[in-house]
Amino acid sequence: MQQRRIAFIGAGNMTAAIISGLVNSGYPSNLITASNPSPQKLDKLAERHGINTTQDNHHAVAESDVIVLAVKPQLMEQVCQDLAKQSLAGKVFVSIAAGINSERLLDMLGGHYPLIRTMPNTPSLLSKGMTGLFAQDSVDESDKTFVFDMMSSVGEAIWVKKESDIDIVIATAGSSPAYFFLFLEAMQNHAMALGMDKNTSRKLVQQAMLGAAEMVCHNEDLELSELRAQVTSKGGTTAKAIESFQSDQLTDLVAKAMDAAIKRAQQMTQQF
Ligand SMILES: NC(=O)C1=CN([C@@H]2O[C@H](COP(=O)(O)OP(=O)(O)OC[C@H]3O[C@@H](n4cnc5c(N)ncnc54)[C@H](OP(=O)(O)O)[C@@H]3O)[C@@H](O)[C@H]2O)C=CC1
Ligand SMILES: O=C(O)[C@@H]1CCC=N1
Repeated sequence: MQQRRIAFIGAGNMTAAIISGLVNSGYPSNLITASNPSPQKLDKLAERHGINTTQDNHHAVAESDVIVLAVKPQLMEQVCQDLAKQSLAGKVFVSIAAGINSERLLDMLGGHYPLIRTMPNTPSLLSKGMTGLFAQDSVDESDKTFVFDMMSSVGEAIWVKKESDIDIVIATAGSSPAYFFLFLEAMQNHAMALGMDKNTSRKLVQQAMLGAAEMVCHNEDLELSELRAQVTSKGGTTAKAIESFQSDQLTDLVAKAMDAAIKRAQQMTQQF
């Protein structure tokens, strides 16, 4: 991986995940700076990874080549407009924020800088992340390669062809860990309602999920419907459960929820 000086503006969960992935994969910690208003998260990152920290975004940017915008979407405008008070010439920007498109981000930054949008997810914390990336045609291949490699340090990464596809990445991978957690919560709660204790029901759902996820990843040549069919014995218990999901339109429910996430991402570009 190329070695460039990276500044993270905002030292929250996603920044911690990416820094951890970078350092664990051998990236020099002295090339990484994190900036955050409160010191606690910075102290933890400095202690754990030996990176540089500051509470001054301008300082972080001045010292770096690649600037990762990692604040919440509602703070992005304020943070970028403040950064725009200093010279940003020659910097490459990376956004991990949901729902703010490139045009809007460049408008906030007040110039046409190389910008790559990325959409990671929280499993990045365990180096099991999934990141979608989009760059406009004007972005250099070497900048794209650098950012792709950075996000690959916390899991899998994939380019999407058009910017609107980032919203599909949000609905499919960025937000989806929460859908799976909700599904597991519902299963755990029902197992408990049926009389199972909390720890046993948690163990059952988490290990079943892990095993199912591993089966999906180890059988990429098999359709998901085939994996499902392998569990579903004719006239058996699974068939009854699946029939119940289907008669309650699970597929439509999932599509509706993903559409709601996409719609919110589209609104956020207008709102923030
Ligand atoms: N969480 C997720 O699953 C995913 C999140 N994202 C995106 O990642 C971005 C960050 O999310 P996440 O890491 O979860 O959020 P966090 O709230 O964990 O992190 C945001 C950080 O920004 C800091 N911050 C606030 N104001 C400023 C400022 N003026 N300058 C610099 N830093 C500031 C906050 O500091 P303090 O707490 O001290 O106020 C906080 O540490 C968001 O835009 C989100 O859309 C993308 C994919 C997945
Ligand atoms: O909920 C959100 O807006 C962010 C983006 C994807 C996951 N969390």
